[in-house]
Amino acid sequence: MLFCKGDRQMEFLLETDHLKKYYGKETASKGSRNSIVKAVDGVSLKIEKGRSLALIGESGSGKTTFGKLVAGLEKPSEGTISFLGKEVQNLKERDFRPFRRELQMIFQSSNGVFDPTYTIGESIREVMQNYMPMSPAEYEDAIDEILEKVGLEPAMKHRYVSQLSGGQCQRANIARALVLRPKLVICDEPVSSLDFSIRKQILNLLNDMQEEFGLTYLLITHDLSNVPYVCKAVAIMYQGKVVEYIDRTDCIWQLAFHPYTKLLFQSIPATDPRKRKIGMNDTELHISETAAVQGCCYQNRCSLCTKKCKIEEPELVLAGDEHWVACHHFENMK
Ligand SMILES: Nc1ncnc2c1ncn2[C@@H]1O[C@H](COP(=O)(O)OP(=O)(O)OP(=O)(O)O)[C@@H](O)[C@H]1O
Repeated sequence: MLFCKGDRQMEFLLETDHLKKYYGKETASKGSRNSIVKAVDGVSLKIEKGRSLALIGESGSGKTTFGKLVAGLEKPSEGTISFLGKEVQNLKERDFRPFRRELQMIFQSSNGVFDPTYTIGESIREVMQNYMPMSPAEYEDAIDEILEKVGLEPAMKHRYVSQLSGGQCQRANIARALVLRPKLVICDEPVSSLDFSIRKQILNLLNDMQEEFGLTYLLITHDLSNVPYVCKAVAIMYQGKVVEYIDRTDCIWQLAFHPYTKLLFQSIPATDPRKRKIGMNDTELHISETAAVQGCCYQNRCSLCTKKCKIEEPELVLAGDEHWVACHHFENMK
């Protein structure tokens, strides 16, 4: 079980326990390839109220699937998800509704979020109508207020999504997610589709909204430079598992022990750590083809791999102050 800072008497917003999501079926015929994809493979995480967590890892490591499980958009294969102290993974849609309001998701782009035939105002009102019965005038006031909060003119509510710039779209996206005043916001690559000049503005906006509304974020990103803006802790995923958890985000590239985390952070050298991005060359990106059947999930790429790594799966163990790592050789990486 993975514990994070404040585990003593803290109120946890979200807890997952051995959460798994497997796609596909086991092939019965001998010699055929196993068609199961272990997108999320036993993730136990806790997020304390107000202590936003970044989930990082390369493409295909399971970050989005984890976010979808938490948001109730996918059902887990195994494990539990507790939100505000209640297990929610088996709730029927009707019973999950109150949690859905508290648990919003911001996606990479507004594609699929805004109906192109609705104005921005109509889209935001539709979300409110599902949860907040009010008079028409009150809806209009609430729409104007949230648009202003995210830095958009209230008159923008009359526009369609096709009439907004990328940055304006993402602000409208954020307005739509925050109008219900959720407690946990899952941000899945919230700035990766934007120009560099706009990214910082949107990250600062997320940070401001966090303070103003007392939000907690689960930030899903492959871009390390986004992390310190909004998060206080970071979990690194590889092949559906959390391989390292560090309860700080200021100098994680120096603190990391896991060989995979080190590789991620070293892959693009930069003197300014905020410019460091996760990136691999093309050969390193093909991870699922080399998935290990037993032992450490990282064994096929690890220069420290020994016989033990091929047999025994490393548990997450406490390696430092609120720092957990799943590697038999982490002592050598200190
Ligand atoms: N609906 C699905 N059916 C089958 N496999 C899926 C499905 N959704 C995701 N996967 C697989 O699960 C694995 C994890 O995918 P996921 O999208 O969660 O990774 P990710 O870390 O978010 O990657 P990216 O940053 O590229 O979005 C991948 O191998 C992916 O192909």
